[in-house]
Amino acid sequence: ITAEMLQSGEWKQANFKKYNFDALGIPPTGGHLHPLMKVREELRQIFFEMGFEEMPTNKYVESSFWNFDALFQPQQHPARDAHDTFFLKDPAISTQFPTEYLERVKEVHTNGGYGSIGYGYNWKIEEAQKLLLRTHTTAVSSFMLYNLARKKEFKPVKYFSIDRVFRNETVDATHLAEFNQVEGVIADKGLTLGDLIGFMETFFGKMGVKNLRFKPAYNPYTEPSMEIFSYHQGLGKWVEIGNSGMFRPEMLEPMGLDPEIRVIAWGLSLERPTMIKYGIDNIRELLGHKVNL
Ligand SMILES: COC[C@@H]1[C@H](c2ccc(C#Cc3ccccc3)cc2)[C@@H]2CN(C(=O)Nc3ccc(OC4CC4)cc3)C[C@@H](O)[C@@H](O)CN12
Repeated sequence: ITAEMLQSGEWKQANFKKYNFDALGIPPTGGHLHPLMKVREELRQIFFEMGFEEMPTNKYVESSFWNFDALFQPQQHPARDAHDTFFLKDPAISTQFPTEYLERVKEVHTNGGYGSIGYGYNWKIEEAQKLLLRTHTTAVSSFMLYNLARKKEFKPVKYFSIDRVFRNETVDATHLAEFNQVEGVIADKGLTLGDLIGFMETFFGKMGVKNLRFKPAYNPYTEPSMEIFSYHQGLGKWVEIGNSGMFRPEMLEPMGLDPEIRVIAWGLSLERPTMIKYGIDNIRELLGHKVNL
């Protein structure tokens, strides 16, 4: 039957075969996991088989206190500016913080302590109270380490998280205002930078990423810090695959952790490995259907 037949009325003379109501429909294509979720599952399995416990990251809104101050990130640091961070309007602040711990954080920023000279600026609680969309999952790591310090007996821990973080970035082909951060944290007595390097070899080795190179870097909350690189055969170039370091005493000791306890940590994104693995060159393809305008 055609549109012409309908228009001309010719369809009335035509004879059609009986409609076969038993005909099977076209089988619908099955659903499929989103590439990011596939890579997230792979990474979760790697962490689980290495004895890591998943951190509770189901809270996108954080206070500046846990996202920055607890990490010894100074209040005038550019990353804390509204052009890099999404601050909330309503509610704008939180006022629930552990009082003694907050005082020790204020002290270490202002006057130092634990062998540090601090930053020597006038730390303001109003700055720490500001609510924001977490800029890194390290905000959750700091909360977990604070809780670890309050346990009666210290035992070594291995925590990980894979979840969304938000940065007020200019959006382009490889950057969005949010991404999924992957973070690993290991706390134990006597850990060294060598342990961190060795662990990176094993962890990334399980992702099929070999012969790593480490480059000195800076993070406000880790000293020393290292960017991690690997030579990617496919792309024929060195690819930055993550960042890492040892959390500073100015972050750990105000929490009440014993000075012998060392915490090594590292992070990467979910988007980068997924884009490389699935040959996606525009990050927008990862987020919903491409709108062909
Ligand atoms: C605003 O950008 C941040 C994001 C994201 C990132 C960077 C740092 C951390 C961190 C951390 C950290 C450090 C110390 C202590 C605790 C956490 C987390 C995510 C990736 C981190 N990066 C990144 O994922 N690169 C990457 C990772 C895996 C990979 O696998 C492929 C199969 C071979 C390929 C590439 C490095 C770069 O892509 C970088 O340009 C972009 N980075």
